[in-house]
Amino acid sequence: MAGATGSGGKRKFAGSANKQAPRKKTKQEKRLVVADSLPWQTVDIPEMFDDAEGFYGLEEIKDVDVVRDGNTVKFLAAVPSEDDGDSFEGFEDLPDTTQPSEDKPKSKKKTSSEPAETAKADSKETKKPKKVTEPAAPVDTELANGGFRALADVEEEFEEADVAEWAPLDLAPALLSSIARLKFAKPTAIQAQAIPQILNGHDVIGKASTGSGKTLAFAIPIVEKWLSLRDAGSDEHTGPIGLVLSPTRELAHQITNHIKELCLGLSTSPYVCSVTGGLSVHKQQRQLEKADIVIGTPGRLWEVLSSSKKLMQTFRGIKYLVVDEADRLLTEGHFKEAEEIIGALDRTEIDEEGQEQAPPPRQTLVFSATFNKGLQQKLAGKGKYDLMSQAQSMEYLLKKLNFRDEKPKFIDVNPVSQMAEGLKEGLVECGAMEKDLYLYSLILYQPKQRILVFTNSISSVRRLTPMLQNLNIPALPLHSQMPQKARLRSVERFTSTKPGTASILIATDVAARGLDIPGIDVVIHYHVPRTADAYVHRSGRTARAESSGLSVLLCAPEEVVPTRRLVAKVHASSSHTTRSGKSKEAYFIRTIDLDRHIVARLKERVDLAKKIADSTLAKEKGSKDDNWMKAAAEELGVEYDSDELEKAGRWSGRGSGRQSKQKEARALSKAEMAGLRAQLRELLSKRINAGVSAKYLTSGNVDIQALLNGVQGDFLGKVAGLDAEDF
Ligand SMILES: Nc1ncnc2c1ncn2[C@@H]1O[C@H](COP(=O)(O)OP(=O)(O)OP(=O)(O)O)[C@@H](O)[C@H]1O
Repeated sequence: MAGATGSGGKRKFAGSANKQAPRKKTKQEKRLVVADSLPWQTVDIPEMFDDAEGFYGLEEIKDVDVVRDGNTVKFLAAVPSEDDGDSFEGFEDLPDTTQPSEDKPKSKKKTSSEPAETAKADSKETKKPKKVTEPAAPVDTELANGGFRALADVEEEFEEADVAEWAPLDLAPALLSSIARLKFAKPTAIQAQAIPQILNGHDVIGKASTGSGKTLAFAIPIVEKWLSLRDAGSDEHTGPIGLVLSPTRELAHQITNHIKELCLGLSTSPYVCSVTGGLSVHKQQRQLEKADIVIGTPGRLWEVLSSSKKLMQTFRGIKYLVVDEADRLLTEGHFKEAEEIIGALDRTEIDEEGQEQAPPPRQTLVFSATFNKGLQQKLAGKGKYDLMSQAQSMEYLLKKLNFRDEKPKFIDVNPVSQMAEGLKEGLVECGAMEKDLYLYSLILYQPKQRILVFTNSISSVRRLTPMLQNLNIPALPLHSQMPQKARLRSVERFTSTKPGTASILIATDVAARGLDIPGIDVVIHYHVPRTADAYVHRSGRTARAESSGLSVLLCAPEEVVPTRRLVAKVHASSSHTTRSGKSKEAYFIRTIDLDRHIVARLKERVDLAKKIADSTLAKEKGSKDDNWMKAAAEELGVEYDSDELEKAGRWSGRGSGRQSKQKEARALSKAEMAGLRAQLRELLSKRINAGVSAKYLTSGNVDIQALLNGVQGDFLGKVAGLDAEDF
């Protein structure tokens, strides 16, 4: 078999097996292996082929069968079978396979950083979409060590992205190569519909369900534009071409990374930078001076832009203004700053000759998974709208956005449902005071999953995180009052666990919008979301990009009816009127019945964990209060801890009940705490038999099997991989 190394560096299959390689062992079987681990040997080719585009060398491999399975290419290599007693130590007849990659036979490979090749690759001459392969994978260390990768890994590695389905969008070949590297075989619905409109110069309002690829729907045309400007020879940097407004810092960073990933395969990339709180204004101003695409939260962006006239001036020349998660960005908190930014971008300036200079025209792109009904009707030209009575509303701001088109293109790719297709929804009913217990139980029922828990308050995040940690659950916090670094660290740690490992993030709605954390299996709403839109966005953190996921609401009995109503509202547009005029049945979210006997057996440990967490929190709070008390004592000239101070201070009146409770919790001595911890440890070391026959769940929209995975007939409690040392 022979392979040619392409521009990406990875060998592309080009033939079938040929000469037999000598074998060390006699008893052999063919197994799936990774192509880069095979003992490839350079084939001498005539010099005339040196300049052939995309053909940088030829290598051959012996005694390997290539099996095609649909689009997947698999390699079957002859290796000794396991039952011959010896472990396989690589292809000893060709010793270089066990060497580090530098020692492998060198092909006439050229890297993508070589200007001659990349310039060709970027050229517009070859407009045809190409099949692009992945860059060379590192040497398979597992194989070098005598092992084999799992079939799934092998398959994934050899999957090639055929980008033919992107052809109608007529993108630059360099951009297509980058898309192929991301392994995105075809555009998603919103991308297929929005990209041509944006490339044709229209303003676009795009609505598509969560996780459906809205980021690239606006990023691809912006990068395409940047490439065409570069190709047109405008080397001089006159300012950014695109500005993206994002409601949260995390989302801004994520969009930045997503666009950077898209640009990774380009020979020269646009300078993409984010502007969010947490970095010095000066540093960000310096970055902005050279930026091509800027992603920022309105507050910080306004702070940075308004302090530099020169910078503001360059931003007036942007060609694209993107408002991501528009409904949230424009209605919650950020409204004022977003308005200031847009106002400043649109301001008519007087130039040196005293002439009025309006900013050059720009396109406005607005995206979200949720837009209110009124807006949709307005865009469809129906209904009457009194803009001034809704001054703070989306409609008002859309007016402010100053669309270039009289009527921006409204693209709604899934008017029927806002929820991702692969999403299953369920509801767990429990006592209002039992939510902690049920949260813990739900987590135990899904021991190896990536779970995102939403609460409605920062204080709940502060309380639940240590409580779960006390129970050996690797919980991480995320809320807006955490320092920026800690926020990013939490997301990073939550994301970086291997698939099949427990990872739990306890967050406020700061994580509800746009965050694209791969592989979130379950979303738990510890508190019922306040609005239907919040439910859509929270639940949309799972079941992204065609994967599946589960969303579970924890409801106190009195919350069940309003929650059902809220969920039904989200699904309302999917219920339709039948021919006979009758409305189809409204959506009814199913109840998940956890086995209450099992849950009851977990109560003691949850109570203990809670007590320990409360005591620790109260101590932390106490030490802050103590500092305040000491300062107050000094000011009043009385003894710290005296009754006078108690009377003068915050310790009386409103809130004193809670404070005395905190004091009581604080009063737990070190010995008492140690005792509680020992007790909890003891309980955690015991497993609770979940039984095989017990019926935990009702059927319905919930993927029962997924919930029961790894639990049926198993034990709850001490969950492997959840021990404190693993965290
Ligand atoms: N054409 C494509 N094919 C496959 N996956 C894609 C494609 N485009 C984007 N993705 C992936 O889909 C995931 C979701 O994309 P993205 O974050 O843009 O969704 P979104 O629609 O903005 O979601 P939300 O409404 O929650 O913000 C990302 O991991 C992205 O890499």
